[in-house]
Amino acid sequence: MKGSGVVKFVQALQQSRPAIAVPISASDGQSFLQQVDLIGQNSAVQVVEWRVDTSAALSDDAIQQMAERLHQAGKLLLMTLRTQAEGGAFQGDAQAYQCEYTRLLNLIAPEALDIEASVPETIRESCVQLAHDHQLAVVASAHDFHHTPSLADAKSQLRAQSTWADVVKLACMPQTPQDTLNLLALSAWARKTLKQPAIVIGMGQLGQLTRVASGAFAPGLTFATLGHASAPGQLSVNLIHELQEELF
Ligand SMILES: O=C1C[C@@](O)(C(=O)O)C[C@@H](O)[C@@H]1O
Repeated sequence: MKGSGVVKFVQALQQSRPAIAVPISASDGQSFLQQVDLIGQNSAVQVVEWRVDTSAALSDDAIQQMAERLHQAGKLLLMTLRTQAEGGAFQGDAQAYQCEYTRLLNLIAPEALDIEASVPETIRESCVQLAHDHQLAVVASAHDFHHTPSLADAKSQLRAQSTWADVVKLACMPQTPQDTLNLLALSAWARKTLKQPAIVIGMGQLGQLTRVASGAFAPGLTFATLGHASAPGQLSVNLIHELQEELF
């Protein structure tokens, strides 16, 4: 049974414009609070990706209070524990990955949970069950900071993710203009073919077109910055919002 978090999150990613998401990370409590306030005041931001792999310095009370502020500001929360293998700071094993999500879920009460496709299948299934028990949307994610797969391989990857997730995501690094065109084609294919929203991202400068793509090529969501970037090539919220206002 799909609950309210799933429906709200999936619907936000099924609009004609990509939803704008800002990733937040915390080196210390004060800078985190500043980011939370900045995001709360920005009406262009619909989704906050809370990178919990960076939240170790925050107390449970601080986490709960800041999550409450973001909920009150009407933002949808995507909770992401990014592992080192996929460009994040989390160093624990698969068991610890599941435990950390179980612990933080009650503090943050997000609408969606990012689950890496590379997590071992039994742990992945438990995390999906955990998310759905709490009525959260599952975002299947995969990253490659060095390459972009062929279009055929990328389609297979998203199709495989679509068997267990509510939203599918692939972020990779284009090495040639053709790689970027393949990612745009992948977004267009996913829009037509998959029942779930797809987030397709080209990182680095060469991939920036995928972050501002619209119409038939639009991803369900685009990650943008309010200050600190969490991945190469991210553009500012203001720039993306202005382009959306002008073009779409
Ligand atoms: O998966 C992604 C996409 C991303 O890597 C990007 O390139 O914008 C940023 C990450 O924070 C997020 O988890």
